[in-house]
Amino acid sequence: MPRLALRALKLSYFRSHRAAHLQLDARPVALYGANGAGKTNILEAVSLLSPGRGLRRATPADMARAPERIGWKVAAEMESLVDLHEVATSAQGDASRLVEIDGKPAPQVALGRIARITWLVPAMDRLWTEGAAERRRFLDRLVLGFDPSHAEAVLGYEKAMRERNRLLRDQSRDAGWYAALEGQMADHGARITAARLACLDRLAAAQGGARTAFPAADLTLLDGDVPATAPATDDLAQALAASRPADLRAGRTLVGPHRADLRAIYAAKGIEARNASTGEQKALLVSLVLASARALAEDFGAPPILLLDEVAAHLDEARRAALFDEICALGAQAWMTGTGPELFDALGDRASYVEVSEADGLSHLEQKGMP
Ligand SMILES: Nc1ncnc2c1ncn2[C@@H]1O[C@H](COP(=O)(O)OP(=O)(O)OP(=O)(O)O)[C@@H](O)[C@H]1O
Repeated sequence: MPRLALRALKLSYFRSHRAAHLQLDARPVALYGANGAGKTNILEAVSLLSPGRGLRRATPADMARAPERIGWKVAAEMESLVDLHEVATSAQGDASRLVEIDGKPAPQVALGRIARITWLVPAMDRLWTEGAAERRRFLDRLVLGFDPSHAEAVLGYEKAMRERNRLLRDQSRDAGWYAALEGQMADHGARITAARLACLDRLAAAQGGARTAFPAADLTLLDGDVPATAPATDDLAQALAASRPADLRAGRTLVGPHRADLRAIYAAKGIEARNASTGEQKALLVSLVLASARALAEDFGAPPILLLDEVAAHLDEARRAALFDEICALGAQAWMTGTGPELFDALGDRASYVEVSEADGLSHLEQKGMP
């Protein structure tokens, strides 16, 4: 069966890990150990094998191990469908992180073509009650699974918007310059909205039903207070041009997909996700991530690598067992963390296990029962 999985992972001077090495098969990986042992740091390292800032959205400098603070590196052997790739990412000081694929420098977005990586972290527990920016990021991460070029569209859009916002702050009246930037924003922006809407369609089709024990959410992409529709590039360019006077007063761009929001209704109860219980909200997120994994398995040929930080402990026993069963049925390499091995009892030998411990400021990994 074609699959996506890390077959080896090596960290040097990354966060609490001075030198860590894991040799893996394609099974899920259960990491357990005390608080602060360095489990999330490992998930963060894996998340950096996809485009973007990783699951903590930290700066490269923050990831450099203290006290040494020298350059860090994350290297992996990535099984990607029928190929095996050497991928690595590293950074020195404040410089942005570099990527190498099969020994050659590559742009970050190229990572998206080799590996699809999706995550759930405790910070997302407040996703439905926080600001729209978090929900957009969550959605864009799911979109990226279906469409790696989404990263380029988002970066391109943001770059043009930053330029346009600079003109607005400077109170520039250079109509030609505005029009050029608005043209770029409209090109990227129309693609961004279309990709987000397509992703929501795929998620709607892959949620709920007999395949899952997790609740379904009715999802809507919002543009302000109204459901977003896929805009024509010209319409978006015109809307941006029309917004110039108001944008000049505000000193920033007031229309466009950077203001989109994601609305979720907890379908079984017909309530807004933000009004569901903490456990229900968590289950909704798990449901969306599993739905995206199922849809992606059909589109791409393999489910994404899943990083599920402290998810197991927050689910009741029945849901936890259901999560493990669904991950295994999908064939996804899910990296899961928890404070003790008993959280993963229901997984049995369907996963590989790593005990993470910390002593004298050094994290230590011990693989259990590996091939
Ligand atoms: N740049 C760094 N250099 C050295 N140590 C770091 C750095 N950044 C974070 N740490 C340390 O890493 C540890 C946190 O690791 P991590 O978040 O992976 O823990 P965890 O095992 O997931 O714990 P928990 O169960 O509490 O979530 C902390 O002890 C923190 O001090």
